[in-house]
Amino acid sequence: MQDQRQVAETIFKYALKAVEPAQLIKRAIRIDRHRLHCLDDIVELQDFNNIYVIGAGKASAPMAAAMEEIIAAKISRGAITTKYGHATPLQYIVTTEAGHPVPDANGLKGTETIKSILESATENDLVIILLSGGGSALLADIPLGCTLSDIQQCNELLLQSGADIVEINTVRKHLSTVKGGQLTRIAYPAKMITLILSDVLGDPLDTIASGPTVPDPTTFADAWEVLEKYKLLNKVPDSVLIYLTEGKAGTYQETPKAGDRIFERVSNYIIGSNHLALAFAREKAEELGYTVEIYSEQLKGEAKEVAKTIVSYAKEAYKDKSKPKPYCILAGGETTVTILGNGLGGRNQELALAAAIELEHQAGITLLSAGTDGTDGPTDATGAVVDSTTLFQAIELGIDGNVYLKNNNSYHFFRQVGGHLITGPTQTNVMDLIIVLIHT
Ligand SMILES: O=C(O)[C@H](O)CO
Repeated sequence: MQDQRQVAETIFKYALKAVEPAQLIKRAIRIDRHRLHCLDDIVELQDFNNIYVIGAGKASAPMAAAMEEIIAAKISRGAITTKYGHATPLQYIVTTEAGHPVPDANGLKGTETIKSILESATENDLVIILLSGGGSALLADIPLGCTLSDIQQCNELLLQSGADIVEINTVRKHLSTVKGGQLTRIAYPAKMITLILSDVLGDPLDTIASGPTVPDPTTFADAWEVLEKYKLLNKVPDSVLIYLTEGKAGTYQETPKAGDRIFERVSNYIIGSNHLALAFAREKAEELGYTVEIYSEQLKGEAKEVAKTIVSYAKEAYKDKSKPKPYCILAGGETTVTILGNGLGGRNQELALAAAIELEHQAGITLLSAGTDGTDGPTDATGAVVDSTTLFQAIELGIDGNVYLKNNNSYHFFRQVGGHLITGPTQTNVMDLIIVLIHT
């Protein structure tokens, strides 16, 4: 019988390949003679004077590279902003590398370049926008009366506050003139096609990268409420409070809402998501002879608690004769870790370590938990694979898994015991995958 850890890794890597940004772009867009086909949009290229390509996000460079392969010299101008270390050589599209998750001066410069392109767009131009996770920090601007350091401080406070991404981006959208549908305001009446790689549970268009080409359902008052809810009103800089107060009073234009005519010529498409990665994981597992069950596409919550729930479910499935073996349970989403110790790790390694503890006396179950971006927490691993032998090996080495878990030190646990999954940065991010293989 093949090593189940290797099988789990094969399934994971297959799913990862399917959500490579360049593959996704090539699947979504093609040119046939003078026509550009993009999902529900078919446009005649000769109807446009210019084609502009802009983008922001951690995956925007490989997305842009694929666009260059497809439409090459037809691109009149282009600009993307990506995270430091995430650029790829491009010929027609200018790349800016900038700060993430907290915006920096380079992010501002990159956004100015993007804005200048959009300001020149007319109704006879086509703008293609490439968005992925990280876009909110990378598409950076400063509201009136604030400084970059005010906005950086506000972002840091929000990121540490426990607010979820919908809440964080509600504030970000209202401290910006480009997020929350506002790029569309600048480019209107150009034809806009936005291609999006989702890193948010449920793929909410208005939240991913702060939805710069999507109607925004949130308001200045909502942004204020988020700061209030997380007790940040007396922590964020005064300039931020003044801006939001004036925004609530109507001094600044609200973000554009559904029904606004500026969205008439805009198409937003999710081209890659956790759902898609799970579909490919299922395909591979079935090809390898597994009966597959998708346990959840919305996995969230404390990593070690999620581990307990999934392992207990897997133990039931192991005993359940109505579930044909070999059996595969798949889950997708993004868990969180409340850091109480001072160790090194990430949510996937923590989940895998907690699962290893639960699997101590349970043969026949292998669990892989890994992030699709190639980095789990501040480590070079993207996750780990465990089974009933993991804790046994740890005990042999005199390592107490519970101590490592308590200290949020999953990285050093797997470093010594083995089980790390290391892919290197993948340039994609559609959250995490959990693959559980059951054999009797
Ligand atoms: O950039 C962002 O807002 C997050 O990555 C969610 O898309």
